[in-house]
Amino acid sequence: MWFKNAVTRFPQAWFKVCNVKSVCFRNYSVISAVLEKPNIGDDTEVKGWVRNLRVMKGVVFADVSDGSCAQRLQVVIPKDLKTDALTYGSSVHVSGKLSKTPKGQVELVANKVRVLGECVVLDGYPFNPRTVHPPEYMRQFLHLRSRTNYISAILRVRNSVTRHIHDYFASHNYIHINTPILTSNDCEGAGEVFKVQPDSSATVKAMMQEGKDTDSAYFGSKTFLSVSGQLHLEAVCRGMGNVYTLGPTFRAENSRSRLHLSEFYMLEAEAAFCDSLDQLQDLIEGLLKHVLVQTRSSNEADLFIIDKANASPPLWIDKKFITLSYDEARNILEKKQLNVTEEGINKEQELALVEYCNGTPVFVVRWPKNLKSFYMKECADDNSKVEALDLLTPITGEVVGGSLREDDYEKLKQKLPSEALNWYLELRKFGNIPTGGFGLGLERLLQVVCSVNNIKDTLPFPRWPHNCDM
Ligand SMILES: NC(=O)C[C@H](N)C(=O)O
Repeated sequence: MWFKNAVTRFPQAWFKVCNVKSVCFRNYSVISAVLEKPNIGDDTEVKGWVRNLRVMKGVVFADVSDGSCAQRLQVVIPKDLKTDALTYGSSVHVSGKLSKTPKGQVELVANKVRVLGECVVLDGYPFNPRTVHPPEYMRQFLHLRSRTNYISAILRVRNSVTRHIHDYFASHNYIHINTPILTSNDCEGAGEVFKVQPDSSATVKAMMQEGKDTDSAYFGSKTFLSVSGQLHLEAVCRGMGNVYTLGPTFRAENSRSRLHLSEFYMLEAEAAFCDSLDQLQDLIEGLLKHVLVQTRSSNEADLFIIDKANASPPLWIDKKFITLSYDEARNILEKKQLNVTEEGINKEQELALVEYCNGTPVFVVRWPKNLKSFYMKECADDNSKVEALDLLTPITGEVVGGSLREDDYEKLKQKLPSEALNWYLELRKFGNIPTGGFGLGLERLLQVVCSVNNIKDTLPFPRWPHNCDM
């Protein structure tokens, strides 16, 4: 009773009663914390995996990693504590005293070592500390590859990039929402969707026996895995202002390229009261620079493990991104004998444009209407063009696509691809506002931030055609 009253009458009392810091869940220390603030001389316990083992005369040095940071903790193990089970790859619980080497390196001098899980290397463990394993090799062992330096470093950067994205949008007054994964619209209308239907419900079975179309059996309409949350974002944007989402999206593209995934995470933002591409461009440029700068300070050692060239930031970090109209871009490419077809600018041409801009990211704006989606706003001075943008960067080419949205009810009605989207049209009827937004592929952003050539290495379990076995 006292507790309830105190909490309602004096909300601050809540913090006293529930002092989170005083709750200890662990009986061991995380290596990142040990190395960040080493209390030399303290009794310390760590748990992790042996990533390297050097057997000397009277002593064994084990480099132990627990995944919390790029650095490993050197553990000094007196020979009499070394057992046969203590090998490369085994998991261990070490107790000892924190100390410093003559060169100032923090190390743990063990007085107790317990092997938690053996690792019989000869039994088919695919990694060893003396070989630099190429990413293609590691990709054959998706279930084990987070034990490698390369992949674990990328996954830590991914974790930080996600955090920096959320910080950026919070500081720009955007509200994070979740858009549905199951949806009856295919947003881009490109037809590259995964259809969803129940596997074995009695209704479906009965329908199949009767030879009926089962696509709509569960929801009553055809249902897909989302290719974009944009249309839903637009709906909420017209009730709550600036919104964004960061979630999984799915495209059934038949591509195994180094830039495509069947399932990827897309950051999508919708800016309220936005009536010029400049506003969107500023938001996007600010986001990329924020993520890059913050990640370089939060994950310097990880970035270096991924690629030594990451030791210095890309030159574009201090430059204003370049803007070219689609027509200007096409002329530049044609002068380089790279003729643009009716299909638009291809990957080779995207990368050629970035090269033309000396590696500075480049916005290509004002696209031909026929190359872009129905929801994009026509340019006021040229109705063959739409207010759309693509941002091209080194390594990936296109990393962001966005546009101002058609806000004219009649024009949108004419372009609406299906009656099922009448709800989307109706957004323009009640208290409509101009909005614009963009979608950024998280994995492509990671390729740019980390200098990773193949997108399949930027997430733990990539999906691509014929590769969804686990
Ligand atoms: N939200 C966006 O503007 C992203 C766009 N619909 C796309 O899928 O590329």
